[in-house]
Amino acid sequence: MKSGRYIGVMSGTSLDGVDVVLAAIDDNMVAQQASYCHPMPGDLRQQILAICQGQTLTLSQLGQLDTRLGQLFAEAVNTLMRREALEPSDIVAIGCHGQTVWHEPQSDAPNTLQIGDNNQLVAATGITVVGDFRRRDMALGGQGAPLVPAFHQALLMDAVERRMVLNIGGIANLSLLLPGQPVRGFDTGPGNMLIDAWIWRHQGKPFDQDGAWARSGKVAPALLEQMLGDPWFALPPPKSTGREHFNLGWVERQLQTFPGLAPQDVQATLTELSAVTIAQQVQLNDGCDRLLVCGGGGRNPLLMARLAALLPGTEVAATDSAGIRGDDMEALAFAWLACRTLSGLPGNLPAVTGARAKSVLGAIYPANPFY
Ligand SMILES: Nc1ncnc2c1ncn2[C@@H]1O[C@H](COP(=O)(O)OP(=O)(O)OP(=O)(O)O)[C@@H](O)[C@H]1O
Ligand SMILES: CC(=O)N[C@H]1[C@@H]2OC[C@@H](O2)[C@@H](O)[C@@H]1O[C@H](C)C(=O)O
Repeated sequence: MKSGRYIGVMSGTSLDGVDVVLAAIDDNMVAQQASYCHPMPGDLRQQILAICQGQTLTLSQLGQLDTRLGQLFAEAVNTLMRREALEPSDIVAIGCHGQTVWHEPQSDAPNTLQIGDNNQLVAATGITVVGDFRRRDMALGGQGAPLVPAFHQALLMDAVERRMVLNIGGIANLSLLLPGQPVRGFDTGPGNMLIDAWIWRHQGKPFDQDGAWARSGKVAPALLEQMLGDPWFALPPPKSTGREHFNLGWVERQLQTFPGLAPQDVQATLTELSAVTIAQQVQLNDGCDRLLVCGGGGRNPLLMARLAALLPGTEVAATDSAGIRGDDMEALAFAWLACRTLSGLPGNLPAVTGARAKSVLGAIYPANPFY
């Protein structure tokens, strides 16, 4: 491995902020040294939300959004650099995931698009950037996602204990770290995305703090049953999804046959949907001893309580208990993936994404030696 200090940058599907993490990486360890979450300006968030759900935009608008996001990622990195009194020469590279604005792995011409111009990031930081991690895997017939299972394997695999790692972000994804078996992983469906969208629509709040609004309602069993009937849930892995499929329009279509349902009951049902679809996948894969949870959904006590109740006998714990701060997990994974790329090592797991081969991932934007 090309060891040294790396920065990982992740702007996820929840659009709540840009996570930046500093880590020391070598063959044997990934040590988190600092992290920072840079706010996502409201107008950018709204624009991204709109295009993720299919709103058309001109090439000029797309180009401007690409530039603005690249600049935002640079501000986020430079804030961390200042706080930690770092020089560009202290950092080997930045691994930047970019902002997913479209993800269509099942189509005649499968595609996935992460934007935020990496040239902006190199120019403003003076540090080499590795980006565009997903499309090589897709070009090899894979889903291009999820990519974190390889990182989970490197850090959290145990020789004896059956572990699964669950990220509850906008979309939830599960990594199966089962002794003696190849690592597998896939998206389970909505994590916080629909919960966030529904409370935004009704109360103008970005998320349901501590699941309080959902708690004030009752799960509607018939609605839950109908939602669980979405054919995406029954697809076998490899599978991944995003806002193109699970969005407010999806919820509204589900509600057409349930007019008059109280909004808090819908919220309770959406929370239950996330818990049930995750738990079903854990059970379908013969369960685990420990379910290690990361991502913002881990801070929703209702969601966590429902998961624990649906998975009796499984210890449900935060990844923090295994030494990795859950909020940093994804940014850390992209710092590690940048290190893999610069070391000429593969970053994808074909057993996870369905790609026909392992591959070095991403594109390298070298730092400019002339300034
Ligand atoms: N106290 C809390 N109560 C309820 N929900 C919370 C709380 N704190 C965070 N969340 C949820 O976590 C979300 C942010 O999660 P996270 O940062 O993991 O998403 P992400 O990284 O954008 O997603 P993805 O993994 O899909 O890319 C918020 O939008 C919210 O739904
Ligand atoms: C296309 C895309 O951006 N997918 C994200 C999203 O957020 C969670 C889930 O859906 C996962 O598939 C993926 O992110 C993580 C970091 C991954 O690739 O493992």
